Amino acid sequence: MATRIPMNNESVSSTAGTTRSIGRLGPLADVVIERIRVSDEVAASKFGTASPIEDPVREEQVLEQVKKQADAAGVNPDAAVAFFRDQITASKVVQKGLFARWTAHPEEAPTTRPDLGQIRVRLDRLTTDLLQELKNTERLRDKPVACEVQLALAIRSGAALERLDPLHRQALNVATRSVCRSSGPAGQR
Ligand SMILES: C=C(O[C@@H]1C=C(C(=O)O)C=C[C@H]1O)C(=O)O
Repeated sequence: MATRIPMNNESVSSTAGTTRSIGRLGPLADVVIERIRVSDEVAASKFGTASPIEDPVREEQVLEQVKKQADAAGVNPDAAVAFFRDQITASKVVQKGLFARWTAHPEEAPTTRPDLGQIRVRLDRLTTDLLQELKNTERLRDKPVACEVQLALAIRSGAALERLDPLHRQALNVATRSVCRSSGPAGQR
């Protein structure tokens, strides 16, 4: 049976930016990139304050929310948690990189400090969007070869469209490393 391939402009994510990464994992890559972009604002909210980059209590809250929502949405909760651990690691990669950059080049440091509470509300919305994309791509992500091909297409096009620098590309690689092994039964790869 022919599978209908959704057009990229059918992305369910209403909060995703204007990036249109190519292929069947394009909409997922778009939201991943948006979350990585938000990490810049997280870094700006913390730089020069007592707030550390790493906040284990908040991380647990994020992962608890993921478990609950994944269950409710019929997404494998373990796979969803593994994917979100990578999102969190990716965010810290960006934050650490920007802290280092801004410390070495204070003239590049942000001059305004966004509110972390408001940013976290946006991150919570992106959690919902990302879980929806995990759900939408479940069958593809069970097919290792097709998934890897689509993932390479999506992240390369997304990184190019967004003109991501090496730091943000590194974060994108981290954030997508479990995409193609997250939903299949053990031993499928
Ligand atoms: C994004 C933040 O920074 C870190 C990354 C987190 C995330 O990606 O969700 C959560 C907590 C922090 O360890 C934050 O503090 O909200």
